[in-house]
Amino acid sequence: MRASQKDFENAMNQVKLLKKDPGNEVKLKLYALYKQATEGPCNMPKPGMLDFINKAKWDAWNAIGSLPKETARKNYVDLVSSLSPSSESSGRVDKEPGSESVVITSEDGITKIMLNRPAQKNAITIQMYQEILSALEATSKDDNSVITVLTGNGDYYSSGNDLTNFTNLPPGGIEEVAKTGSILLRDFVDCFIDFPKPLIAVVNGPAVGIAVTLLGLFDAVYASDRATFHTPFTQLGQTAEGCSSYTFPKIMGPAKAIEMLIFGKKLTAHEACAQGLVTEVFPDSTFQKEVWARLKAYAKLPPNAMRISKELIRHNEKEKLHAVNAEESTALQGRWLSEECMNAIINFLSRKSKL
Ligand SMILES: CCCCCCCCCCC/C=C/C(=O)SCCNC(=O)CCNC(=O)[C@H](O)C(C)(C)COP(=O)(O)OP(=O)(O)OC[C@H]1O[C@@H](n2cnc3c(N)ncnc32)[C@H](O)[C@@H]1OP(=O)(O)O
Repeated sequence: MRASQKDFENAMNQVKLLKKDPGNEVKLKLYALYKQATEGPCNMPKPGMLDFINKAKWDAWNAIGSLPKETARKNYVDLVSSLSPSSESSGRVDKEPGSESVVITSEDGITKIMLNRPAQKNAITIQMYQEILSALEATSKDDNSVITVLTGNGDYYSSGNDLTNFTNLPPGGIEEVAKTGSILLRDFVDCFIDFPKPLIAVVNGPAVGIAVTLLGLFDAVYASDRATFHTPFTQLGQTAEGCSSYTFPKIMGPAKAIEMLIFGKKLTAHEACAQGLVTEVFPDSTFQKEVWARLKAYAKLPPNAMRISKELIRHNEKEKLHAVNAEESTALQGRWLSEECMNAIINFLSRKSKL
């Protein structure tokens, strides 16, 4: 059956009312069918390879080839109707509890900052960096908060920087993204350097990239024996951050730090513990129970004594750490503009059909 112009217009309106984000793949399909239905076969010049979003749109439209306008219109209407509110789960609220990407809770003197994108292995988006930073600033001033914990929901601790952070290009292009990314990175890591109270990582599963490097700035790192520690910076055309170019050689010696930070060697939890990056490893089956029992006991210790001891242990290093952070952030700004880095990100995103 044909779809009328009216059906097509209704479908366009329905798209705006969808409660649930249908995901990039469907959005690209909708875009392509809309363009084909209204303009016919793709008639735009191919965008440059760094213009990720427009290139993805162009690819989707171009892939439809010479599909007749009428068929594209019908396919668009059918696709929208398969996504329409009646086929969305009924009674769904706009924002389900616990649907935030970073969940912050406070109990028994413990502030828990939990990365909550389990389906994306807790990859960290730009918004998440900002939320974690704000949470750390708030909890540092909260007298009821004695210790602060960073952990992940699901099978991963975190797969590090969300590689799609590089794809939403503003008008200033990749140069602007690299500049703002470098400032964000510097502010984010500065906040860990300056955090005044005990900061604990509860590493519930594999950790990648910045999720690993930051561990050098934590006061204790408890890991499940399922956790692994991987910093594939060179493979991504990138360089070390999170002050790891300074903390890792200090913690584990230059030889082992180089294996991780330059050659991308992945460590098991027990290896990371032997190198001094992890404080203690627990069997996964008892990990949560044992670690949280211990943290509850620690949170009952006198907070001021803990804070002053931390200051005594850390203050001599702070200036150096800030300088290292500034250097690493500047180096990465340059790296993000390099062909090595672009190619690596394109490879990952095209493997996942996100381009
Ligand atoms: C210029 C912009 C600046 C922005 C802001 C800057 C702020 C500071 C930046 C600091 C620099 C940080 C550097 C790093 O952290 S480098 C490390 C980056 N991470 C990675 O390279 C890991 C990439 N992911 C993987 O290799 C695999 O996904 C992984 C081994 C983690 C898991 O593999 P598995 O096969 O088990 O699972 P999937 O690959 O199918 O993953 C499931 C879904 O999750 C998505 N995913 C996973 N990790 C990421 C990620 N890091 N970024 C984006 N998306 C990720 C994956 O695509 C799957 O999604 P779909 O189900 O939709 O396909």
